Order: sequence, then C-alpha cells, then structure tokens
Amino acid sequence: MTRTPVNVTVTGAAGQIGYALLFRIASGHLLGQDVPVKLRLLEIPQGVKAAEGTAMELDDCAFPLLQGIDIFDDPNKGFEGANIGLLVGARPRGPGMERGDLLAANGGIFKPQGKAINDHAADDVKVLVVGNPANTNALIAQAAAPDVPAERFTAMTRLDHNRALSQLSQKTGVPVSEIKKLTIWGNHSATQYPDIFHATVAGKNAAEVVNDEKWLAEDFIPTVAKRGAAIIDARGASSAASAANAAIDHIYSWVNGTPEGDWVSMGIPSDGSYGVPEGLISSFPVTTKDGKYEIVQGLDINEFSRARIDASVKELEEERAAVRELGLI
Ligand SMILES: NC(=O)C1=CN([C@@H]2O[C@H](COP(=O)(O)OP(=O)(O)OC[C@H]3O[C@@H](n4cnc5c(N)ncnc54)[C@H](O)[C@@H]3O)[C@@H](O)[C@H]2O)C=CC1
Ligand SMILES: O=C([O-])CC(=O)C(=O)O
Repeated sequence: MTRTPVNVTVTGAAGQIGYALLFRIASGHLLGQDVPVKLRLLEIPQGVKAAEGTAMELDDCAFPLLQGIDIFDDPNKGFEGANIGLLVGARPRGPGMERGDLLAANGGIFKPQGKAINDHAADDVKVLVVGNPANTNALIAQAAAPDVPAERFTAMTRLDHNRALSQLSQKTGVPVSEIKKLTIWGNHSATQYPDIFHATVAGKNAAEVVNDEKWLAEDFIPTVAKRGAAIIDARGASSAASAANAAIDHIYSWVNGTPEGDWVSMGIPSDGSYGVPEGLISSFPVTTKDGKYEIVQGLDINEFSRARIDASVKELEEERAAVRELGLI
C-alpha cells in the first residue's frame, strides 16, 4: 500500500454516533476501499477512557486500511494535520426539545474547534458538522476559521435526504436506487423542506407519480422533518447508526463525486442562490466532482416550495442572530 493515509479527526468519539461511525471509517466506507486512514479521536477529558476502549476494539478488528489511532482531549492536537473533520461531539436533545434549544449548550464547543481547525488542520481540510443544531454550529466553526475557505465547512442534512428517499420509496413502491434528484432545503430542523418536485421515480417526475398534495403536505414532509423526534420517542435516545451512515455518505459523496443524473443534499454556505442570504449554512441540492461541490442551478421553485424554503431560511437567520448575540460569531 503506497498511498499516504488520510487523517480523519472525529469529535465525540466516545458517543453513540462515534461508536457507529468509527468502525465504518476504519473499514474503508468513508473514503474508499483503497484509501488508508489514520484516526484522531477528540473527546472531553471524561470521555477519553471510553474512547480508549473503542480504540482497543478498533485494534481488535485488524482493519487493513487503519494505520493509526490517537486520542486527544485538546482540540489543537486533535485537529493537527486533519484532512477530514467530523464534528460530532455535542449534547443530543431529549424528548420535547427542538434542536435549536441546544444552541446555548453546544454553540460554545464549535468556536474553539473552528479556531483549532484554522490553526492546525491540513490545507485541504473538509469539515462536516453533525452536532446539533448542525447548520448554525457549522457557521460558528466557519466564522472562527478565517484562513480556511468557507466552503469547506458543511452541515449534515444527508440523514434527512436518506429519510426522504426511504419514505418516497415506500409510498411509490419503487426502490431507493431508482429515486433521483431529491432535495432537502434549509435547516436540519423541523422547518426543513424535503422537495420532490424535481425528483424522479423510475425516470418519471416524483410529484406527478405521487399526485397527492395532501400526502405531501400532511404526511411526507412532517414525517421526514420530525423523524429525529420520532426516533428519540421510540428509542429513548437520538438516531445514531443512521446518523453515522449519513455522515459516511456525505463525505463519500463530497470526496468521490455524485453519479451522473443525480444529486445529494448538503448544508453549505450560501452563495445567494435561490434567494438564500449569502453566508447562511443552508441545505441545497449539490453535485460533486474532484472533491468540490456545486449548487444545482436553474431549478424552478413553485409557490408551495418557495414558502417552505423561506420559512426554514428565516429560522436560520434567527439562529444566526442568536449566536451573534452570544458572541459566537
Ligand atoms: N445532523 C444530524 O443529522 C444529526 C445530529 N445529531 C447530533 O449529534 C450529536 C452527537 O450525538 P450522540 O453521539 O448521539 O451524542 P452522545 O451524547 O452519545 O455523544 C456525544 C459525545 O460528544 C462528547 N463531547 C461533548 N463535548 C465535546 C467536545 N467539546 N469535544 C469533543 N467531544 C465532546 C461527549 O463526551 C460524548 O462522548 C448531538 O448533538 C446530536 O443531536 C444526531 C443525529 C443526527
Ligand atoms: O433529532 C435529533 O435530535 C437527532 C437528529 O438530529 C436527527 O435524528 O435528525
């Protein structure tokens, strides 16, 4: 094996998502089956012992692609040389909470981590924020890293994208592999907008195949948007394996490209496209190639979609104002 290993920093390594994520990174699902990795696990001091236990288990898997594991409780060391940063470590919500309620508890984590990325990560670092509220936490980290191109900071809406694929597949009876061009717009919150107007189901327009606006408005959209809460209600803990899976999908797509004729959803700094104010980290339809993403342009946004995109963007603006107020950006 001659390739240089890719340094992957994972925060919250001892948490639920961390446990579901690390083994898949080490087995080659994050970057590809020919890419060796070195793991840098970042935890708070109380989490280090559990992270050491997970590292022992990773050793015991004897993964051929895993070329090292280091554990840190200092972000400056954890992000040293990081090519990929998966910012998972943060408090999850409990029953009855919205993700935005976590801003005060979690926002403070992302400013020092953004600064550590700015000062110590590799020049090509790509960052995915998973910890909630993911979009605004990504904004906080990005604002603290002025020397890193803003577009390298992204937030995870791929779980919402995958949830929408699955719901649409169940409604239409068509396998997810034959559903393309779904979009999640806006915030990873209950205001997010899963859009099927440009999606295709076995080559046909999804909205026309479904032909049921009531289902769309009263079933599909709320089911996808409130799925996180439904999981918390059922499991007594927030999504972990599906969140880890989505993080793997997000980075894999970003690094390895999207297939012709399809796109994915990523929370990214807006360039003003589709009326989303520049700089907000909002979910868009994107294609990726050679490690870079581009917003899909030229989509016709109908009134039904416009109102929902605007509502989610408004919430992002409010979150941005709140973190400004807290001095986090
Ligand atoms: N964007 C998305 O689609 C999703 C986001 N989430 C979010 O992901 C986050 C993590 O969830 P879980 O793993 O279930 O939580 P968890 O509570 O099981 O694990 C969180 C871990 O982060 C660690 N941690 C806390 N502060 C840290 C810091 N400053 N540096 C490094 N590590 C730190 C904790 O010690 C703990 O081990 C939560 O905020 C949750 O809401 C969860 C599911 C989906
Ligand atoms: O709902 C939560 O708090 C965890 C999460 O973000 C999700 O499952 O989408």
